[in-house]
Amino acid sequence: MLVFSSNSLLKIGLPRYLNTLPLLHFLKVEGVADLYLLTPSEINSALQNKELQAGLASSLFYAKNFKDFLILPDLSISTVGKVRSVILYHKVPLPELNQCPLGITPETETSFGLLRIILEEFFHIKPEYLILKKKIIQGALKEELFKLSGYLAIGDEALLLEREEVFPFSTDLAEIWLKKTHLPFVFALFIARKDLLDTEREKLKIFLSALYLSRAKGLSALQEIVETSHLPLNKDFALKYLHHLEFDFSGLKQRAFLHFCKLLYKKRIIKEVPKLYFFEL
Ligand SMILES: C=C(O[C@@H]1C=C(C(=O)O)C=C[C@H]1O)C(=O)O
Repeated sequence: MLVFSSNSLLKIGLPRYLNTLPLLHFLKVEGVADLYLLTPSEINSALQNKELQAGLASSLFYAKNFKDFLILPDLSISTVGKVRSVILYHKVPLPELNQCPLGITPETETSFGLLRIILEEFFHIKPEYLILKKKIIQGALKEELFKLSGYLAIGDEALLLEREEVFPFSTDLAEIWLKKTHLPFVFALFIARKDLLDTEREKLKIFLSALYLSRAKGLSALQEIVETSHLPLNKDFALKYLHHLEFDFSGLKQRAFLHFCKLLYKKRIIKEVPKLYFFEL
């Protein structure tokens, strides 16, 4: 069970992955916010349950719940092409995955939606999806691995699994998305609960200006950030990974996100195409 403090500071959730370090490394928010490093799924459900007031949540979570949230301007986790940390690992080539069992990491919402769009809409493949209780790297049962034809990993697990060679094939979902749509892909958006803004608006503004500053500093110090990371990854690989990630929500990314939403709506994964509601600073 997650435990959140009961003080009057803003409670903010961020994915506990290497990819948020450029935002976090220089972030100073003492006296304004408590930061909780969680999985994206935990952030989504804590935002839904009002245990968190804001967080870097799955973009698909915003699409499903856009009436209750505001987007904090110009923040995201996105890529144009290869992301390296949202990977379908598989045992047979992609076209042979029809009706095969695919394990899904319990930590994702957006990437599972993207996987469905890619397999079902772009490749006309309909596998059997199994949302696992634990990610593979935490030691999901060996038999479970044996039974699966593929596994969708995100975040640090996806980066680490590349070295394990459990599956002979790997497909980078953001790379396929770019090939098929010529668009970037937006995995996460920084959102805040609308109903808490009456009381927390000023604190959120202070938090945001600290976040914009720490993003600017972080993006100019990626080498330093990579050196402080404890992940057992080759440092050059980690640097290349962070170089390729983008943390803004430009006009093109807004259109790309809405295009993703239209495809999600077509498959009835969401009930309506969301509006982009922004927090006004
Ligand atoms: C690119 C990534 O984006 C993540 C993917 C998410 C999802 O699939 O719901 C949510 C937040 C992001 O941290 C990643 O973490 O690897």
